[in-house]
Amino acid sequence: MTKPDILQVGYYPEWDQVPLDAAFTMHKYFEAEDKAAFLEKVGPSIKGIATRGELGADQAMLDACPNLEVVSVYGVGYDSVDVATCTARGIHVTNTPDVLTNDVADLGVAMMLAQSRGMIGASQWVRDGSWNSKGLYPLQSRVWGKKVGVLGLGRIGFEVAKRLAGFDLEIAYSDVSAKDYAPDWTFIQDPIALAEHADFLFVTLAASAETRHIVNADVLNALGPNGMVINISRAANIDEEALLTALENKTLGAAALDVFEGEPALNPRFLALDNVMVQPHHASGTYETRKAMGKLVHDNLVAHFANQPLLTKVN
Ligand SMILES: O=CC(=O)O
Repeated sequence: MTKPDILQVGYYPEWDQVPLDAAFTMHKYFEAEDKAAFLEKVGPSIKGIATRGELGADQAMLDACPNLEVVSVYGVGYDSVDVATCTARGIHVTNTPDVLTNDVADLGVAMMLAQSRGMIGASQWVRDGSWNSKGLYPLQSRVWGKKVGVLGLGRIGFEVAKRLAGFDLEIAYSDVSAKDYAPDWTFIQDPIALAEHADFLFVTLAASAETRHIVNADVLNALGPNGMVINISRAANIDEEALLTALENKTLGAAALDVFEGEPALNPRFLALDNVMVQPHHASGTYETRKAMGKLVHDNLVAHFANQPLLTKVN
């Protein structure tokens, strides 16, 4: 039996690549020098796209694949896939939810703790001999007992809040409606009111046209000079220009960010700031989770071409 032709948009580790190569004919878009010519050549044969959350599948790619049946996304976020076009053309879209939830929550909480307690600077203080030459490391800000606002109490937001309840933080959240699975936490729907209430604002929303720049200058201003914003969702959920200005002017205390506009080429203004922690979009980046994500990408494609139900479908 001939193997279905799949357009592979980005790199996968060997443990994912081997089973994909065994089941499908993989066409490596990311290795092509002339991407438009490559798409023109292989596009008509393509039945599936295997992509990553941040790479997606743009309009030109979808247009170049007239026989496309399924897009399998390695990632929970599928905002870079044109789902409306896919749905209109009867193309299935799958993603990798659940398997990454706990790791993403872990990294968010770790970023918040590390930034609050100045741990990266403190490590440098030891390494560069400042401990010996200058003495005590500057005092930092307490975490426990403060207030956290979780913007988006979905799977990841819930796990963040659950973890922070263990640090004796007071939990409040915003979402489209109050959640019956969060009876002990305070519902504050308006993002500005939530930020005003909170010391730490976690951004854990799935990105969409509706959530674009939901964290704007007013929200950052409400969080204030002692507040911290932590983003483990998508850069587009925050107005990055307003964020940079607030951090530069110290009208916002600090930020801990795993995602950036135009990543991996982030705005160099971030690098000049000492009140921001920057991370390379790796909240799901553990061996265990990435293997589970790769397996879901593969298993969804296999299910589709075996006419079985998709495991984790988006549309
Ligand atoms: O950003 C990562 C993901 O969407 O899984």
